[in-house]
Amino acid sequence: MLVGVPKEIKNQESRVGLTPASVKELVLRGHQVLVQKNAGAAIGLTDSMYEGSGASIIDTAAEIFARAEMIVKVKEPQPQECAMLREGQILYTYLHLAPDPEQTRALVKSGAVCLAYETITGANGGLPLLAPMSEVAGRMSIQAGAAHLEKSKGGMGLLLGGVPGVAPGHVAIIGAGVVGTNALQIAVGMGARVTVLDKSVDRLRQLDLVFGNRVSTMYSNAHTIEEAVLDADLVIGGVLVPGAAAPKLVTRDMISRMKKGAVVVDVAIDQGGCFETSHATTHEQPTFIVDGVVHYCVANMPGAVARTSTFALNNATIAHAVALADKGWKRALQANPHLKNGLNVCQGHVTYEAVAHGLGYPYISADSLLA
Ligand SMILES: NC(=O)C1=CN([C@@H]2O[C@H](COP(=O)(O)OP(=O)(O)OC[C@H]3O[C@@H](n4cnc5c(N)ncnc54)[C@H](O)[C@@H]3O)[C@@H](O)[C@H]2O)C=CC1
Ligand SMILES: CC(=O)C(=O)O
Ligand SMILES: [Mg+2]
Repeated sequence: MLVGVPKEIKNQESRVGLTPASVKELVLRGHQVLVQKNAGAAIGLTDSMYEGSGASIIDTAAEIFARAEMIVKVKEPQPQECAMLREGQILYTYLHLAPDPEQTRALVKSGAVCLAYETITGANGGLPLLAPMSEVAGRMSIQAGAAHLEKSKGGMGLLLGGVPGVAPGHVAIIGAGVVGTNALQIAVGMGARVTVLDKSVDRLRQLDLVFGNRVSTMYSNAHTIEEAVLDADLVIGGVLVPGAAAPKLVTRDMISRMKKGAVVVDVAIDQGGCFETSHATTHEQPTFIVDGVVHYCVANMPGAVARTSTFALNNATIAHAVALADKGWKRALQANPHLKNGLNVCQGHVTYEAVAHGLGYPYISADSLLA
């Protein structure tokens, strides 16, 4: 198969869809890979490294989109990229369609076969192609939160871990999945007081076993969320209902009653966000203030540590990329129900139920297109 890797064009996004090592995996199996000039240069993955792995370097994204049978990316295609997709072409990347009607419309119109990393499931449960970036974003969320508690960044002027004789800050983490657990690890490591909330008591039970009395676990409902948020100096939003828009768990009213100079980090912003006051921001301008509360809502947090993130992402994406290239999309999806769960839009149809229902499209099952 002819596989194409364009350079990412989202704001401050230096990750790249395939590393030179991943290119080599495909080339060794007889596939051809086109990589856009300087696609990995910002993170030290030079064109000559890609050539050494057997890729051809191509000047423009337009040529890659025109020639490749499968496009491998990181972030959701931007409008000019959607316009270059064509009927039957495979797009393998993060999509986050539920909060994004414009992108969904463009992908439906393209006729392309669009697989979303974030809805591909794993044999042992979970979302293994989302997990590595959730690990990165969860860890970063505490770094970002701690930095924005500083006075110069709009925060209340609080050192998260405190010092001897002065109490540490209180971090409330909503959602105890991959983001939440990684945030928890760093917050505990920094010496903060931590409360974690989830709807899954099993998940809270596991965390209680690991972290013991270094964290407080709470069953998540409107009452406990309000209690935790109003007492917190830093709130991390890390909830997910797979494929669907995030539930708005923290209301505008709660935000207005939080401590002035507190910080919220809405990691779930790529699915629309779980704070009513959130809107997506960029690494260039990561925050805004509502009612004295600093909001950090960057939708591609791992892009800031693009080198670590690219390698971590490739570890999770390469096996399915190889299967898609070896077998073509129909046979690859027929052979693997977990990969099939990644199909969000296909040949003009919305094939992911939560996206179809959320955005008002008829839902067409992947199976009906694979028959
Ligand atoms: N902004 C960014 O750069 C990034 C954003 N993300 C996003 O972070 C979000 C979380 O991802 P993961 O941790 O991997 O998901 P996950 O599936 O591992 O965890 C989500 C957790 O939310 C819990 N949850 C669902 N509804 C809840 C409620 N009402 N109250 C409390 N908890 C609830 C679930 O029980 C689950 O434990 C996703 O939207 C993901 O796309 C991930 C990576 C980067
Ligand atoms: C998951 C995601 O949105 C990201 O890595 O940017
Ligand atoms: Mg988007």
